Amino acid sequence: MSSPSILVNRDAEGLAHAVAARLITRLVDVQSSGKVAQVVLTGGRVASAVYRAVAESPARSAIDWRRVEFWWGDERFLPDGDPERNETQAREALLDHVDVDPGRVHPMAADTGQGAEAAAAAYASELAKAVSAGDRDGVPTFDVLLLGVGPDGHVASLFPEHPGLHSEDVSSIAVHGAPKPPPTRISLTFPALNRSHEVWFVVSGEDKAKAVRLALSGTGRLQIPAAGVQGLNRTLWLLDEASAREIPSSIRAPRT
Ligand SMILES: O=C(O)[C@H](O)[C@@H](O)[C@H](O)[C@H](O)COP(=O)(O)O
Repeated sequence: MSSPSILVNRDAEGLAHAVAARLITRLVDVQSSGKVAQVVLTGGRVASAVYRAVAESPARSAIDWRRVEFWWGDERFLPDGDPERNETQAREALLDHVDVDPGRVHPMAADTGQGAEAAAAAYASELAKAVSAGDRDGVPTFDVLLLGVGPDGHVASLFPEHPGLHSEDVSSIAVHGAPKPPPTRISLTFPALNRSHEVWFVVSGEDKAKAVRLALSGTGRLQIPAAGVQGLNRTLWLLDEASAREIPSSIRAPRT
């Protein structure tokens, strides 16, 4: 397992455009081998800025969007179409603006009264159906998995000291009592999050600086869930100056 690479951009806008350019290039590279690209989206303000930057980029036309499989790392368990759902935000920022194959877009279920546990189980089944030879932990091997990081070090909807951190035998769980609203969510588990060739933490803002430092300095994953996820081949911390401010200069690459 390689050590993480840390790349620092001047500010939030520069970070969003740099990650968008990197994502476009990554998808083109994966597709150039004839593969359908497997991408795991995340929610939050920084991720949405990246999706918007992808949608605005002229280079987006280099991607065959019908050969990209979209998954989510977590979802806010709200009614379909709720503006706070990660799916809603990703569609508004990107998916509604490119020619995706609807059959390859896999949102986590909305709250239709079935309960979060049933929704989580349904997602685990959908992931399992997409598994092929060589895949593990009930999920396809992803090509890039995006993660925002909370000020408390949460990723997806895995929050510090929460029971879901111990789920090892399922790919997707219901989360209750999340400290970040809404309280009920669906999330991939650590085993599932750790099944991507590349994991990209995309983090902006001074309020994340402590979590970034702790995640990169050996803190345990129960206290800082971001410390519990890494790529099979590559782990990137894509930061801005504000979120990188507490990282020792000895481990920072020069600003991109
Ligand atoms: O449902 C969510 O909110 C996200 O999946 C969550 O994990 C998010 O990525 C982080 O909280 C960072 O969010 P910001 O980028 O908005 O700070």
